[in-house]
Amino acid sequence: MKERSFGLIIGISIGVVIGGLLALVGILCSRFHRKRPQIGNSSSRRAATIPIRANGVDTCTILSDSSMGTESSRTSVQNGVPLWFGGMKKGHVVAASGILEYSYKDLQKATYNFTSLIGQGAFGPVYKAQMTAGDAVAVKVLATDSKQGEKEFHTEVMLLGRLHHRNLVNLVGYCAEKGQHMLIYVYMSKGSLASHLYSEVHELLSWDLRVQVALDVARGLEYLHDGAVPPVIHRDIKSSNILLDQAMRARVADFGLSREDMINRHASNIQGTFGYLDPEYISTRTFTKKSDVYSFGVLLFELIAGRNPQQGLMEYVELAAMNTEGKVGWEEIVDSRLEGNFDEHELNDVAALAYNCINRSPRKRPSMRDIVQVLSRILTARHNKKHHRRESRDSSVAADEVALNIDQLGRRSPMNSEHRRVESKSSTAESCEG
Ligand SMILES: Nc1ncnc2c1ncn2[C@@H]1O[C@H](COP(=O)(O)OP(=O)(O)OP(=O)(O)O)[C@@H](O)[C@H]1O
Repeated sequence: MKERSFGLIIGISIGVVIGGLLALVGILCSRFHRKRPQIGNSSSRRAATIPIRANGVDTCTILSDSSMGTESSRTSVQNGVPLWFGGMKKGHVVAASGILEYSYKDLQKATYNFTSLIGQGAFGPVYKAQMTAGDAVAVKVLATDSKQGEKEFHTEVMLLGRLHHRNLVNLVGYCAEKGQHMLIYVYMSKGSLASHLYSEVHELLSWDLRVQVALDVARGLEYLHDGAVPPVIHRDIKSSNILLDQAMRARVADFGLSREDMINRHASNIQGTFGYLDPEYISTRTFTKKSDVYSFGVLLFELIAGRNPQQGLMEYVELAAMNTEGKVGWEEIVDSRLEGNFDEHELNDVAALAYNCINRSPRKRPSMRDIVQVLSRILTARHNKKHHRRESRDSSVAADEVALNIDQLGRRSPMNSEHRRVESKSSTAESCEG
């Protein structure tokens, strides 16, 4: 009897301990879940639910977010483009990619009630927003009446949510409230390349910087073509879609016309910007990576000549190519505002590359990977040359300094002056002897 009651007490004690432990685990779990949505130091910013296309097929892979649960019934896929605010397919939940959902109220406050306009694109105005957390962001408000903008919105959120590269203007968030769709990007404080090339407000872009910009853009595009899975074709490479950060490093912006290349390969209407469009695309209506390469070639000529492609740049290039045979002698098209401040070899190499990019036959155009290699080599050669020049300058300065020191030593040292006196005496003697 005594043994039985002892066993009972042990059993009850073990039960109480296990129960207590389970309760503790339960409390910890619920706390952890409550904390997770507070990403970004703002009560109104929530971890986003971004659907992404998996492997280019028409299945949606939706990112999970507890805050989106009520909208899960609005699942929708249109033309292979999943609507992010559409549903969540249970069992296809992927971790959030760091894209945040911003509240309309916060953005309204951060843009001074949408008065801090920095630009106007085809799909709506762009505002600068100073977030309380510290960073400035650019808020692109899609025009509500724009059907294309709507599609653009879903495509951009879907694509940019998983595309991250230091030479891309990365999407950091979105807002979908009050019938408005907004895309939130990192803020590029130095504005667009177009503004630097054509506006009087900015200082002239030096040749060195132009080549660096070309390499930055090439790297961004190389990532889209060869790094992203599935590959992404930009479709609208132009100087107003290249933005510069505080350190004047360039990033590719505006994936408005980007499509995963499996979607919509044969669009019925022409998309892109006049002056940059691949003639092959215009005739076949098929956009390929090589169409981006063509537009990039135009952009390179734009950097060289400081001329707008919509104002006869390519006619100018073709005329010059008659004399240069596409290889050397491109000096005549260089931006005259550079006043000869460029390296001729670099210029001819960049222009020859640009000329290859705009070859009528897409097959003969280089890939973005080839382009990155050529531009990297140009910049490495420049760097080596500068380094070499600095070294030889330093060694000649050092030689001068040694000579000066010897000279000064000579003047100051009493031994030496004695020696000189002796020398001069002997030379006098010599001369007397003579
Ligand atoms: N992330 C950003 N940081 C700073 N400024 C930006 C940013 N995004 C856009 N802008 C500015 O807003 C302007 C409009 O940009 P947007 O991408 O909407 O249109 P666009 O590229 O000029 O024209 P389109 O819509 O025809 O391609 C740009 O010229 C640029 O100066």
